[in-house]
Amino acid sequence: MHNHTHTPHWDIFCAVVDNYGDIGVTWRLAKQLAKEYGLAVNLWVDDLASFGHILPALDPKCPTQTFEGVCIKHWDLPLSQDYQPGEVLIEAFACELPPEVLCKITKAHQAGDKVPVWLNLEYLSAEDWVEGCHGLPSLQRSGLKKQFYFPGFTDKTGGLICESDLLATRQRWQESEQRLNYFTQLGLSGIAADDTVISLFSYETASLEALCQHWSQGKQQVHLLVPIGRSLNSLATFIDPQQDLAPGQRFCHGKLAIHLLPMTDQQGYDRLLWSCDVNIVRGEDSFLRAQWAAKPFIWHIYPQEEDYHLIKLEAFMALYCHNLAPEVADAWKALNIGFNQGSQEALLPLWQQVITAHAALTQHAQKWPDEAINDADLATRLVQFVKNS
Ligand SMILES: Cc1cn([C@H]2C[C@H](O)[C@@H](COP(=O)(O)OP(=O)(O)O[C@H]3O[C@@H](C)[C@H](O)[C@@H](O)[C@H]3O)O2)c(=O)[nH]c1=O
Repeated sequence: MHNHTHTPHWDIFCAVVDNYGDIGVTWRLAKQLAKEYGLAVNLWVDDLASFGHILPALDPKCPTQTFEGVCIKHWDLPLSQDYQPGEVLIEAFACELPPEVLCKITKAHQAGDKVPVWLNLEYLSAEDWVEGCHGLPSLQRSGLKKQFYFPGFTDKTGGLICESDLLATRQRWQESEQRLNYFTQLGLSGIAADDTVISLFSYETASLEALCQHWSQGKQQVHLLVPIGRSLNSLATFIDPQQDLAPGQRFCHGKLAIHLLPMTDQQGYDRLLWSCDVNIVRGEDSFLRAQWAAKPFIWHIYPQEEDYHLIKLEAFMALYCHNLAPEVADAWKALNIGFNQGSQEALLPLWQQVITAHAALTQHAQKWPDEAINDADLATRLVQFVKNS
């Protein structure tokens, strides 16, 4: 068996469907594999402009560039950069690999050369069936084997992305009370230590309008920190959609101040989550980072056909709440369901209950990460999975 095309690097292919989740997840994973496992990782991305929103230092015109030890390559059509089969080949979220790549690994297979461990990294779900599907092979017509890698919350799944020093770093940050400094660094002003600060990174929902009305008429000063994006489409009553919006702008309505933020890199976004009293997050990656932030949160799940996302939401909430006091759990669950269904007035008493239970929810949120990670994080399990393949 000759092996000359085989170099021990990993390739991750990511097609940006919409939004930032696909690139967000693969970028986190690539960074961690490079940093903690010393792996040579190529991250192939078809849309560098979108990637630039969460990695502002990226040059969208540059075909190959390295950040945090990861070689980022533009995945164009036809593929203009050479692909050499490495140790592992990951197609993220069932993206279709470029024909040039399939051709190379098929030829290697036919020649009897070693081929990469080929994995389809799937979306995260807390549903029960995930355990049964994690690791299943999918035999290709070419005779090659591809395997499903399912992230998840139990020890029989592929785990959750969490860098080895993340929870300790987050804890130190929160203990040293850096949040007001951080808000200043982000260009925000007028936030006092006792004010309620909420971050908002969601899709469109009518619930936001009702919540903002409620906050504007309340007794407590509320600051809503909004990285510029889709949430603003649901805030038209509070922010005139016709005007030019820019980071740093502030819109005050009674007791509510809405602050516009720039999108930052992932580390900056993590810090934002660590610094707020409540985080409204969405999709897959910000949802997980809100859990690592150990603060109460609302999850705006990515909408799917026939409301399938509500089943995923229920599955996660059942897991998250299993040892939370029932009255707190019920209010928190109902708030999440209502927010995802676009409820308005019905949401307000639930918000009040959740805020009243803020201390209990925070205590729960602090314990949750260890429980969720179980025996090991995703990168650790993935490296082991590859060793066993
Ligand atoms: C607001 C903000 C986000 N981010 C990052 C955090 C995350 O990595 C990323 C956002 O990704 P998500 O939270 O997953 O939400 P999203 O809505 O952007 O992505 C979605 O894409 C769909 C195609 C998937 O099917 C969904 O499951 C979901 O992943 O953006 C920053 O780095 N800086 C910022 O300022």
